[in-house]
Amino acid sequence: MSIIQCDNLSKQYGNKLALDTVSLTLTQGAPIALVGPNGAGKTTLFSLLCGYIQPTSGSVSILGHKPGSKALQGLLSALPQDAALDPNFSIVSQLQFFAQLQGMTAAAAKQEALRVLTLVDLSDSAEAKPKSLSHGMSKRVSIAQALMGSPKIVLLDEPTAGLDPANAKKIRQIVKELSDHTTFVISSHNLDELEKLCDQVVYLEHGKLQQSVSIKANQATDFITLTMKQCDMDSLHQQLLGLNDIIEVRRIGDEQYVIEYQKQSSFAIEIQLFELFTANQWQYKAILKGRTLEETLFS
Ligand SMILES: Nc1ncnc2c1ncn2[C@@H]1O[C@H](COP(=O)(O)OP(=O)(O)OP(=O)(O)O)[C@@H](O)[C@H]1O
Repeated sequence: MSIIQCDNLSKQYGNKLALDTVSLTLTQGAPIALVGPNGAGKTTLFSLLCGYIQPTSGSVSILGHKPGSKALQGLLSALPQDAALDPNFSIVSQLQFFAQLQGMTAAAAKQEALRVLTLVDLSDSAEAKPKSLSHGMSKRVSIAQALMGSPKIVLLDEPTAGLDPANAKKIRQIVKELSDHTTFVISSHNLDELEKLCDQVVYLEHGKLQQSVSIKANQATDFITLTMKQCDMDSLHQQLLGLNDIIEVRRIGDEQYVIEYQKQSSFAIEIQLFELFTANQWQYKAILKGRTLEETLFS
């Protein structure tokens, strides 16, 4: 089911064209990644989806409604890149306030605030003031805020930027756990992270939609990323090309090959690889089924 539809969407700031005739359909389900270099237009797209700014031309429809419309209240929420908390009030009272703004009674809002704090593993800090929280904890509070009212769509703009690995992992876990009910759209520069979470990737560059790809696509071909520890790479290349059902072998850097093959031959290819290693006494460092998001987007 389509949840977000953009048609020829453009946004101009003065003479800067930040988003250039983007047409896009996003469907409900697994998290969706929004990727692109600095200044590509990701935040602009999020702001248009939230209704914070208006398009210069083109249109957006979210669950059949215009961004910012009352009908979307409680259905779509966002974690802005620069989300900040009021230093003067406890975490739970701020979240309670936002829940009341959504129309909940004081008691229901308190309960909802505590529910979302539990989701992000911060129930023990409910009464704390923002300044006593670490950066990672503050980020989780902001995510808790975005989860209030169990929205159908949550936009996360760089949710793990500047976080240590443990906090970043916690945020990935939250997204994974809630993905059955909520469709997350996540903007990030961390391709490894997006690869772990997302099925669909939208790639923007200079305001233009360059690619919208499924990284778990049900295609006829599949990939193995092979990282070698010790071997004759040129000889390996030749021998890989000689295996059955190989479509392409691409060398990446000093020690890696990406092998594309007919999907139905997956098991046979793996056996042949190990036979090759044994026959030549080559050692591998890693065999990854599939290929990295970086390879998918930039090869
Ligand atoms: N309010 C504004 N006024 C003028 N130009 C703006 C404004 N907001 C964004 N821009 C410009 O529009 C372009 C897209 O910016 P945007 O913030 O959407 O990119 P981004 O992909 O989110 O970048 P980053 O990865 O650095 O966050 C950039 O060139 C930026 O300088």
